[in-house]
Amino acid sequence: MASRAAILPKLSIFKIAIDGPAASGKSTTSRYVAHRLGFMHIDSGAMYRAITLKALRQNIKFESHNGISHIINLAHNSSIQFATTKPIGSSGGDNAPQTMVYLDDEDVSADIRTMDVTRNVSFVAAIPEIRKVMLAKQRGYANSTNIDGVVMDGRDIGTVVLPDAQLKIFLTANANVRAMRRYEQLKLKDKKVVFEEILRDLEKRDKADLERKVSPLRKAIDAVVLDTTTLTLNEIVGKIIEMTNKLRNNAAQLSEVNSQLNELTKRTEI
Ligand SMILES: Nc1ncnc2c1ncn2[C@@H]1O[C@H](COP(=O)(O)OP(=O)(O)O)[C@@H](O)[C@H]1O
Ligand SMILES: Nc1ccn([C@@H]2O[C@H](COP(=O)(O)OP(=O)(O)O)[C@@H](O)[C@H]2O)c(=O)n1
Repeated sequence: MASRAAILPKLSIFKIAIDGPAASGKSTTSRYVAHRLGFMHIDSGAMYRAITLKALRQNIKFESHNGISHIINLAHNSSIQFATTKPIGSSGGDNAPQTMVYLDDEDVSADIRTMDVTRNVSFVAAIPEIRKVMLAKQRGYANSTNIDGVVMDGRDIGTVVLPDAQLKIFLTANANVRAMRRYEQLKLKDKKVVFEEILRDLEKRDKADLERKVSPLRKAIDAVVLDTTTLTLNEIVGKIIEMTNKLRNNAAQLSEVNSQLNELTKRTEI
């Protein structure tokens, strides 16, 4: 039998905010959740990475006053788009759904993950004007009229970007476990990666993200905390889908009760 949510008219865009520290599983979880629900996935960290990549390619001196104005200018004049690819069949290859990132129409999905970008991105993300530009873009994607729902992941999604999200998740995991996952992920592309370096960089970036003045990494007061140290990806995705379905069903029931009440009021008025 079709669920109530499926047969009732479309309600407002359902927004899921997923925040957490580096390598806690945000983007992988978001991709699967978005794929299973038919929602759009926006990886907000990829946007800061894309601007950082563009600045590095132009050899901008990051910490100088001119450098910062230059980066802000880049952010104002850049197009960042996302596209989701369907999973490849289960035999062979990575069958996870992918979110591709386009910077000025160029596919930069791989280039934004280099160590160079990773080491500089938190500096760029702490510039208030850059955050303002990204905030406008992020809210623009989330309010696109042709989507049923959006899963957006980052550091300040539940607190600042989408404070009205119907579901907020805060993913955590032990730092060693997170660094090991990132190490395994990077080792597939570059055999020379060193675990200790990854752990050090990850802790440094978490500290910068937690301590910056504008939109620091914070758990929203109404976010559900999920610790991925011991939960598998499937378990995490399953929990989020279950919570979403419950909330959507409740919203659909509420909307049905409201329309019945409206109908009754109209008849009483006649
Ligand atoms: N619950 C989990 N258990 C085990 N590995 C996970 C889990 N969630 C994510 N991963 C793996 O950890 C790595 C980092 O995840 P990622 O989604 O890139 O994190 P983030 O977006 O938070 O930086 C990836 O290789 C991913 O497949
Ligand atoms: N909403 C967000 C998302 C990312 N960021 C910044 O962008 C960086 C890269 O984000 P990311 O999600 O790609 O990082 P990982 O968790 O994948 O390592 C973070 O370390 C933050 O400095 C942010 O400030 N706000």
